[in-house]
Amino acid sequence: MNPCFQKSYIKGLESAFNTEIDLLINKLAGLADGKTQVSMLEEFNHLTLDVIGKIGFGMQMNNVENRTEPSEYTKAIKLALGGVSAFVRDPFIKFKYSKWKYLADVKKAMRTLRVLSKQSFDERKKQIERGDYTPDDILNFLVKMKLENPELDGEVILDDITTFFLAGQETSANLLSFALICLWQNKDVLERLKAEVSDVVGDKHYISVEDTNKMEYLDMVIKETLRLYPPAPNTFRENKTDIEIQGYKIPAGTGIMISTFVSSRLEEFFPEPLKFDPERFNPAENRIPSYTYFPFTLGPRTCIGKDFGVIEAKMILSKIVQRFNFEMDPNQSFDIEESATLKPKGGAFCSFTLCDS
Ligand code: HEM
Repeated sequence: MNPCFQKSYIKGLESAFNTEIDLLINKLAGLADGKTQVSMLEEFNHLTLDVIGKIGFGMQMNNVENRTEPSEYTKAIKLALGGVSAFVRDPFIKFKYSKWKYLADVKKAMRTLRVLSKQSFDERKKQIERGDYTPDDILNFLVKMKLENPELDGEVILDDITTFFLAGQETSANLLSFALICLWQNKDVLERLKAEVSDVVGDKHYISVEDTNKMEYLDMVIKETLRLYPPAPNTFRENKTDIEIQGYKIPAGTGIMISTFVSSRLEEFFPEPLKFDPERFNPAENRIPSYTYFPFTLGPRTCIGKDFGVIEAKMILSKIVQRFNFEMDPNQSFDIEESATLKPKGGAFCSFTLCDS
């Protein structure tokens, strides 16, 4: 799948990114009366689902524009992600009678995701076989792979499609919500970011991948947000051979949880670890010790959508600070909620005004 996720390929998608993101920007402009409280966690969830649906799979989901109620797909993704978390936390869950109804709902959600994924897959297959024009997206790649290798297991491919939705939507929405909170709590950082965005793009509404590459401070802000609030805080590995770490013997075949959340808050590597300080990631200083910070993990199973997610977040955040001033609802909780991913507990409620009003 790597070709679909290379920066050069993502660059070709920048116009589609702009179109989808502008739907949210226009919606916020309509609500920018300085009073209306908007749950940005919810809005970012809608947007990132629309983006991965449209850009990855050619599905027009219209969550940002039309929904008062979450779509069937959105609800199913939420339940499925909750199910992942429930299974990880409680290995005995399936033996608990009180959880059976919930587990049945999670299974139903997984079936819904697979049915919808299969519909998209079959539709695209027909289009390719007829020789119709089809976008060069993730779905095209998967369908062509199956057509060229009929022996591949179609069920696994459906799992892959579902994985992309689960892995690529909420993580990005949570990152963006935490970033807004951090910016609001650190007005000096926000001002510096606004100045950078203004220098690079001025009033231009179309933001290119190249523009985001020029925004060095934005990159530092995103990295620092991911340090304090990694949406995917833990990952698991199994060691193939016996190992010993600082006197602890870990036999082969042990399930090991590795946490970027813990590691990135250790004082020995990150002085004043709870301080939001994008300067830590100033490329001129190179202050981050290797293997202490890994919000996308490291190695061959690192997040395949890392560039996709970061470019998406940069475009969305730069468009928001370019167009709006915002205030967060100070009465909401700024705690972290952990349910498979880390997200802001209070939903990141904000009110907006237009910058030029
Ligand atoms: C801020 C956004 C994101 C964060 C923080 C994030 C983080 C992660 C992490 C920590 C993993 C686990 C890797 C491991 O187990 O070592 C992962 C895996 C994965 N991510 Fe992301 N991700 C993000 C966005 C995305 C996006 C936008 C996509 C797709 C468009 C995506 C697709 C995937 C897939 C398919 C995997 C599984 C890779 C594998 O098992 O080989 N992610 N992600």
